Amino acid sequence: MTDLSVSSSSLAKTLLPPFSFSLRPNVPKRLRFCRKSASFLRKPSSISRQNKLAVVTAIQVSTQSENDGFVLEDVPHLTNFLPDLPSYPNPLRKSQAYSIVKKNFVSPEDVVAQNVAIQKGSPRGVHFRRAGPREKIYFEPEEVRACIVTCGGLCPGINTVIREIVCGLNIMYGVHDILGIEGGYKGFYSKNTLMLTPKLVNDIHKRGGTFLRTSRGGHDTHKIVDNIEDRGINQVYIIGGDGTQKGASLIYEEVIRRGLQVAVAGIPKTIDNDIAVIDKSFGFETAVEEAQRAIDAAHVEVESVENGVGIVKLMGRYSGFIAMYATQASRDVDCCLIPESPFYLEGRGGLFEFIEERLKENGHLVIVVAEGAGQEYVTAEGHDAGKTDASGNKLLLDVGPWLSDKIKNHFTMFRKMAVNMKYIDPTYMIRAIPSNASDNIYCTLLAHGAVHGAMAGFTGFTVGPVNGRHAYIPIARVTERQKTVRLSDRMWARLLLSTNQPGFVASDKEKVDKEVTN
Ligand SMILES: Nc1ncnc2c1ncn2[C@@H]1O[C@H](COP(=O)(O)OP(=O)(O)OP(=O)(O)O)[C@@H](O)[C@H]1O
Ligand SMILES: O=P(O)(O)OC[C@H]1O[C@](O)(CO)[C@@H](O)[C@@H]1O
Ligand SMILES: [Mg+2]
Repeated sequence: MTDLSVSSSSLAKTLLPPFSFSLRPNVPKRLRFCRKSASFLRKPSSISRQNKLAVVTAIQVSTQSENDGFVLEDVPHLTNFLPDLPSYPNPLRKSQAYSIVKKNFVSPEDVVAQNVAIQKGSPRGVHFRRAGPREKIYFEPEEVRACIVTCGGLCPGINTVIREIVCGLNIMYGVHDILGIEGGYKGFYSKNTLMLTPKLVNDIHKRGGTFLRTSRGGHDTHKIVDNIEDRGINQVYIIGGDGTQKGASLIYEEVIRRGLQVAVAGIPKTIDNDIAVIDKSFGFETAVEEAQRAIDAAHVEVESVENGVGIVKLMGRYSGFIAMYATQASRDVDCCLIPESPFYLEGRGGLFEFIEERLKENGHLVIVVAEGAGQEYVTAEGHDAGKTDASGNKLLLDVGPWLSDKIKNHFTMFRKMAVNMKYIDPTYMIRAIPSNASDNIYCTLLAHGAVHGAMAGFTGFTVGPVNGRHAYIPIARVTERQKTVRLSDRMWARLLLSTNQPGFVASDKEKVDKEVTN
């Protein structure tokens, strides 16, 4: 399925899992209990050693780039590993809804550029396959047994994605067998599944949270893939953040290792908007909008009193996007503190000096602080650090109360000036709500993109918008690093212009210089 003639050299890394194709010698007993004829499984013995080598070679050959610098970072296709897989015409060609669309199907040549702003004469750069329905599909709809799982923290819109995967599979492709895995990755091996129908999920998008529930930790690749085999699942839709996508990648690799016809599709989810490559993650806009309510409340409170200092703590472990966008949208914020931009409290150009100036000028101020900001100070003061959650993520120390206390103490003790502190922590409120209209539409596109990709036989991919166009991105590309606010980007400059807060220059300059040279 390498229908584009050029490809990236980094593609080899993406397509070739770091293992040899050691397939299991026999179809395990438990597969006999699978609901259908197990056509989803090409018996391991049917892939000869020669074929395995052919697959490896074919993928390696496709990793050349051309003179114009065009690079395709492709996603794996089931036929890379199962060359004899039959294809079927896409049932959408008969759908009334689709037949009026001028160009029903995405052509194999359609790609999405990672960088749209390039210089004349410069290499064309990295591209990804465009998402959407293909003319041929590699699953017979009545043979599909799909499953959906949601992992990690909550985010507005998860239920819309679940709903639209179920409805997309059912209405567009006539798939009826869709299972919900409950409670995250561990639900694969510790819980019964839930049969999902369009009727059951019809109005779940109106609710926050995840209909399937979620968890952290509990990723056991072997147990999960055993379960996928046991249940005869052949399409796996995995909704989650960077940790979840790393887990999805391991599942994909294990599936290939076992020679199964199972498509693994990742749908990126994170309130922090920290997933690389994609434009933004779903639910982010809703969260920024909801954060406005907390900022407005803080502003109203501090405006009404003498020396009012409002602090609003927002989510953002390592990426300050929510804080940055919420600040920009509000215009009532005087200072925004994010993990990417270290700040300091005392001395010239420090936060205390700035607060004092603003209080003298306006009588009040509002600070937005991302949860990951200032961690080095809170830790340095001997607070309990180093704990992790069940997924291994570092548990952050609470910067909000720490900052409130610091400010209060400084002004009462050293400046003999009473400040009226109003601290608001809407952390969970901004992610537990249902998605807004625009996120709902975005979630629908993501879900449908994932469904089209899996039906078309792509696997080991994450779907998401790149410069406004939905694309299939190799999972490894979205997990190799976390997206963070670049202090050298104009968005941060706009924020500094609007708040007129200190740049905390000494500490920031080093970071910006590093970003620019990278
Ligand atoms: N490196 C990894 N390899 C395999 N599985 C992982 C890895 N990291 C995390 N996971 C699994 O993915 C699931 C979710 O991970 P995590 O709690 O880090 O949330 P996330 O997906 O990053 O979402 P968010 O950070 O937005 O809440 C957990 O079940 C965890 O066990
Ligand atoms: O308390 P929980 O559910 O583990 O989630 C908290 C974390 O989840 C996130 O929202 C990411 O999903 C982080 O911003 C936050 O630190
Ligand atoms: Mg994460």
